[in-house]
Amino acid sequence: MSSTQQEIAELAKELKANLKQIPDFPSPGILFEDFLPIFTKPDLFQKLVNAFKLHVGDQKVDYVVGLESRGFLFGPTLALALNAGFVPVRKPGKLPGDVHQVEFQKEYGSDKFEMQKGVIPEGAKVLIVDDILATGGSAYGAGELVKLNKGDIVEYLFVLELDFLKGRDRLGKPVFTLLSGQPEKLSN
Ligand SMILES: O=P(O)(O)OC[C@H]1O[C@H](OP(=O)(O)OP(=O)(O)O)[C@H](O)[C@@H]1O
Ligand SMILES: Nc1ncnc2[nH]cnc12
Ligand SMILES: [Mg+2]
Repeated sequence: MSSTQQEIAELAKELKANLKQIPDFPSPGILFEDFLPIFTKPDLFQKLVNAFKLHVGDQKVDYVVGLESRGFLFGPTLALALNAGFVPVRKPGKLPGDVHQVEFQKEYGSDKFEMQKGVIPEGAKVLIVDDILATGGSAYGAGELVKLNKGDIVEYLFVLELDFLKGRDRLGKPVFTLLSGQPEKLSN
């Protein structure tokens, strides 16, 4: 393990200790991973951003794309730390002007996301960030929007991953998860 990886692992350990798990929210059988406690303490929020920044290292990043809603909680701060722009992916009907829209499949049913047309210059290097990678539907949708704007996806970054849903298999680009997630579905 490199010294950078070791530093990230130490930050991750402290951050992980501050997560909360809520069983059966929002529905039975779901173990909800609440990462909001990280934002209640500035030193933890700073560590979250530092850990991602260390991981990104000297890779060129022009834009951080964050997914509504929870990807908005740290996406802009990470963008600032990387001296990159921030671009939101929003739920339908929220963005003014011409938009690209995609429909994508989640665990149960489909959903839609939008991004403003032309907001990312062709060939720009893009990081896509969100709190959780579950089925990968949301991240896949965001990736399609970046491609419609002809951006170049460098990597997907998440705080947590629900490994058993294998969302990363849908993304076709490198995926980094800061904190280890749930290896198995909650059984009850
Ligand atoms: O990998 P997936 O199966 O797509 O699931 C992950 C997404 O689900 C949650 O968002 P949610 O749509 O619940 O809304 P929120 O961010 O507005 O709370 C989470 O914040 C991720 O964005
Ligand atoms: N288990 C979970 N906890 C928090 N957010 C989620 N989004 C999808 N699955 C989730
Ligand atoms: Mg979300």
